Amino acid sequence: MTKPIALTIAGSDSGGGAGIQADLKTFQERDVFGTTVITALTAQNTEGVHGVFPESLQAIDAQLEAVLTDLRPDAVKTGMMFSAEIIERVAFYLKKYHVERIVIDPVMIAKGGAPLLQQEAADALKTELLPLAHTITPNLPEAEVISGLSSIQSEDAMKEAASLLHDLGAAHVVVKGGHRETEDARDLFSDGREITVLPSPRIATKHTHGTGCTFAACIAAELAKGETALAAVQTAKAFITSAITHALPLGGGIGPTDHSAYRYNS
Ligand SMILES: Nc1ncnc2c1ncn2[C@@H]1O[C@H](COP(=O)(O)OP(=O)(O)O)[C@@H](O)[C@H]1O
Ligand SMILES: Cc1ncc(COP(=O)(O)OP(=O)(O)O)c(N)n1
Repeated sequence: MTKPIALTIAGSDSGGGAGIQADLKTFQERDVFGTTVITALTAQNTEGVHGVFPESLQAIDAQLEAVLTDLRPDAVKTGMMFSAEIIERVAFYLKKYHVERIVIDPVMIAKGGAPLLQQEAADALKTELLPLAHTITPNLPEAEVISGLSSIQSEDAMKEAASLLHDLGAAHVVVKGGHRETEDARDLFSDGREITVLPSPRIATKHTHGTGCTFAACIAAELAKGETALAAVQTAKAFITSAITHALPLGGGIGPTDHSAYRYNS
């Protein structure tokens, strides 16, 4: 017996709801073998980010070289990158080892407002990482920064953002609608030719810590198994909707979603 391998290149969330921890839980649930490259440690809980400690470039190089030369990933997910230097190292290794099926969650700011990407690194994300993307999954504020559109609120603006991100080099784009104030929480998927709506009801809960990480990790897991881009994002949408529906009111702030909910409820 063997298993597809999915690699996450992201930050560690000591609170367990986002980052590397959310990604590994998602990989396990989706039955792929997870490997990791940790870009930064965060001291974080449901109430917020208490500290950010980026890894040295030496440690990041060593982790990338170790996993990419032995446990070749069938898909990769990137999350918190923190700095332009880290983005450049990650892009260098992904190209050096001709890695395919890269899902980029362009993490910029945690829900509580803490920056997880230095402001000056947004350009590197756009020029170095985005062109490698099989799929990029920005939320609305991230889509605004990357596309240069000043305000993305309507579905038409989401479509325009998807088209601009596609022009910048991402093969597939999911513009997530989680941050809208609409009755539903639909996302838009674009393959550069067609737009597909990923529908879901908007669940009335404050416990949405790590939703973006979990969604992108699930896309990577499905791509690792050989699913098409559309099938992967549709499964990820069902997975995250179930995880939010059964979100866990743990801690005193924004609690995590339940990664095992999809298994028990579908
Ligand atoms: N309250 C909610 N109800 C249903 N789906 C949601 C809700 N909040 C976010 N989502 C979904 O969770 C996924 C992650 O989106 P989002 O929370 O916007 O990402 P991020 O964590 O990057 O800000 C998307 O599919 C989005 O539509
Ligand atoms: C270490 C780490 N990485 C990413 C995030 C952001 O995760 P996200 O899924 O966007 O969830 P919120 O922070 O917005 O709830 C994070 N917090 N920590």
